[in-house]
Order: sequence, then C-alpha cells, then structure tokens
Amino acid sequence: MYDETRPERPHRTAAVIPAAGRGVRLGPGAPKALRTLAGTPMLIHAVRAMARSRAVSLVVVVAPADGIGEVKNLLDEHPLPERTETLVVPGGDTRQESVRAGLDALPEDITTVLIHDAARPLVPVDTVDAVVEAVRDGAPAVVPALPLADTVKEVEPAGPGTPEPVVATPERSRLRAVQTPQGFDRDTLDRAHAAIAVNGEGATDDAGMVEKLGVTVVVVPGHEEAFKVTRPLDLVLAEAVLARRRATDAY
Ligand SMILES: Nc1ccn([C@@H]2O[C@H](COP(=O)(O)OP(=O)(O)OP(=O)(O)O)[C@@H](O)[C@H]2O)c(=O)n1
Ligand SMILES: C[C@](O)(CO)[C@H](O)COP(=O)(O)O
Repeated sequence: MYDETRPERPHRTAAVIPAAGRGVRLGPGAPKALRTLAGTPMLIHAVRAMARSRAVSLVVVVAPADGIGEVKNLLDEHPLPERTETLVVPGGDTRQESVRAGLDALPEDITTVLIHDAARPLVPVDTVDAVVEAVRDGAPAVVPALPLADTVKEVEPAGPGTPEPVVATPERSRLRAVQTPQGFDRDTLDRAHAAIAVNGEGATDDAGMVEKLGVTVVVVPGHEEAFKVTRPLDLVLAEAVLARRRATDAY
C-alpha cells in the first residue's frame, strides 16, 4: 500500500550477466560467452541487448575468473551508450555462485535487478522492457517465457543406454519454457540467494529460488529470439537471426 510518509525510493535498474560458464555442451573452444557471432563476442551481444533498454543504467558482467582482463578489454573495444555503466567481477563454479557474485557487486541504490544469461545474446529490447515494467508495477519476480511446442514427459532417469520409464505427462497447455532476463525486486532476490546459501538447495534459474521463499513469480511473454545458445545447432540459428536483422536493418 502507498505510504505518503515514506519517501519513494528512486528506481534504478541493473542487469547482471552471468558469463563465467565454459560452454561444455557447445564443444571444445573458448569459454562460450567469448565465442563470436557475426564476428562479435556473444557476451558483447548480450551486454548490448541489456544496454538497449533505457531502464538499465548499470551492467555487471560476471566473467570467467581467468578472463577478467579480456572481458574488460572487450568492453573498452565495444563502447555502450553514455548512460550505461559497466562493472566486471569474477564468477564462481556454478551459475548460481556467479549470479551471487554479481549481486554482491551492486551499489546500494539499485532497486531492480535483471539476471540475463550471456548465452541469450539476441533477446529483443521489448522483452527486456516488459520484464522491467512488470517489476516496477509491483511484481517481486518476473520471468519471460513461451508456451512449449513439444509434449513433455517426466521420466525415471536411468543410466546411459537404458530406456527410461515415463512416469507422467504434464498438461502441455500449463507449461512454459522460461528465458532471461528474469527481473526482481532487489531485496527479494537477495533474500532468495541468502536462503539458498543456508539450506544448500540449488535451482536452475533465479526465479526458482524466489519460488522456494513462497513469493509469487509471474510470467510475461518471452520471445523466440531470446533462445539460449547451448548446443552447436544454436550457433547456426543465432547467425541466421543476425543475418536477417542485418538484411532488414533491424540491428
Ligand atoms: N559457473 C558458471 C556457469 C554458467 N554461467 C553462465 O550462466 C549462463 C547459462 O549457463 P549455460 O548456458 O549452462 O552456460 P555454460 O555453463 O557455459 O554451458 P555448459 O553447461 O554447456 O557448460 C551462461 O551465460 C553462463 O556463462 C556462469 O556465469 N557461471
Ligand atoms: C536460466 C535459464 O536460462 C532459464 O531457462 C536456464 O535455467 C539456465 O540453464 P543452464 O543449464 O544454466 O543453461
């Protein structure tokens, strides 16, 4: 409820980009975030995607611990609009630890945080803005997501080469494939990470940690081009999207 005796906290939004993964599923080569798409490192595409939003005034890149200097050089070589500051911090052994390192580096005045995978370099600015707007409208946690095209089965995992028994078929119309940026009220996300540090349970995304607090997470429409570059075929798709953007002057 609005309390007129309490001064409004100014909204300031930061994007934290976990970029410290190795990219094992992509195959041998440089760390995934440093591999190029249309000649530009994936990380730079992701940083630009955040900086395109006028709401984002700070981008924190969580880099491989042995790649801090290289990432700083890349950011110097690819300047952003003047309104966007950048910070680079070393990541951890898991995505969760890397996100925590990014959160720890945020200045006090940040009230809204976006967590965005470097591995989703092509997310359109409208998706970023929709997430920020939903947080600013009062949702403590917001994820962009799309309905699924495939039917999904829950299985009893078995060893390699052993057929896995199906245990359930969730109703597809109720399922969503979740993307990033995921947007949060900063205090809520800090609480979620602190709780996980105590109980030790992990989650494959940040919203999952907030759900464990019992806080409602809401979904806004995601975008097909916000897909995660995970396996080699994703590189082919990403290059095709960039070629189409260049041909239509949309980039
Ligand atoms: N220790 C880690 C692991 C992952 N990430 C980041 O989290 C995002 C999503 O992770 P994923 O796509 O799984 O990247 P990788 O861990 O690099 O991929 P893989 O699992 O194939 O090694 C990526 O931007 C990745 O750089 C990170 O910052 N720190
Ligand atoms: C955060 C995420 O991109 C949401 O779909 C996904 O969970 C990351 O998973 P990964 O295995 O770390 O790539």
